[in-house]
Amino acid sequence: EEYSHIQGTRWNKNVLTYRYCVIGRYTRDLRSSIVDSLIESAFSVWARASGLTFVRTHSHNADIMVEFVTYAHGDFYPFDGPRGTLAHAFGPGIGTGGDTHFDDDERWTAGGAGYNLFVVAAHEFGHALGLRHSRNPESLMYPTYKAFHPTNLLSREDVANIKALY
Ligand SMILES: CNC(=O)[C@@H](NC(=O)[C@H](CC(C)C)CN(O)C=O)C(C)(C)C
Ligand SMILES: [Ca+2]
Ligand SMILES: [Zn+2]
Ligand SMILES: [Zn+2]
Repeated sequence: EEYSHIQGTRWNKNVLTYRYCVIGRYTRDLRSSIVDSLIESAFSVWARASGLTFVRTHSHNADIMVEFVTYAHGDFYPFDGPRGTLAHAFGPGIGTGGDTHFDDDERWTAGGAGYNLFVVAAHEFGHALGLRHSRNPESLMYPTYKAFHPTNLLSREDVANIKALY
């Protein structure tokens, strides 16, 4: 399974809205203001490379709904408890398109022990924008979590792929 439940291939607009925590709540691992800044940073990685704009909204029909959930949570891809699958995202499209779910049975961190929320969110938002996995271990879209990345999270391949799409 690609963990990027592809719907459309790309968004046909360049301002995308996102909203947090409609189903689940914030993770208890981090203060909500830290979660906000990590998610913002993950969006800004793609905004810089693509020219897309991401706007947080509280309206009901945000393009990208961001949730921290566990096990079965209303889609066909239940999470699996600690470790294993960390998160998943739906490709561009209406409804669940773009929606991004984090397994809240993981320990989410801003840099300490556990899984780095900024890095995982950036990977997931790549899917939410229409990117598939890469076989290049240098790529952010590599299917296995890596704790350490060079300062610029996106590989040349990631930048080329998002520019080809938008
Ligand atoms: C530590 N566990 C892993 O490395 C697992 N990989 C993931 O959970 C992917 C997310 C990482 C790359 C942030 C799932 N994915 O592709 C979502 O879009 C397994 C490789 C075990 C599946
Ligand atoms: Ca898990
Ligand atoms: Zn889900
Ligand atoms: Zn993935």
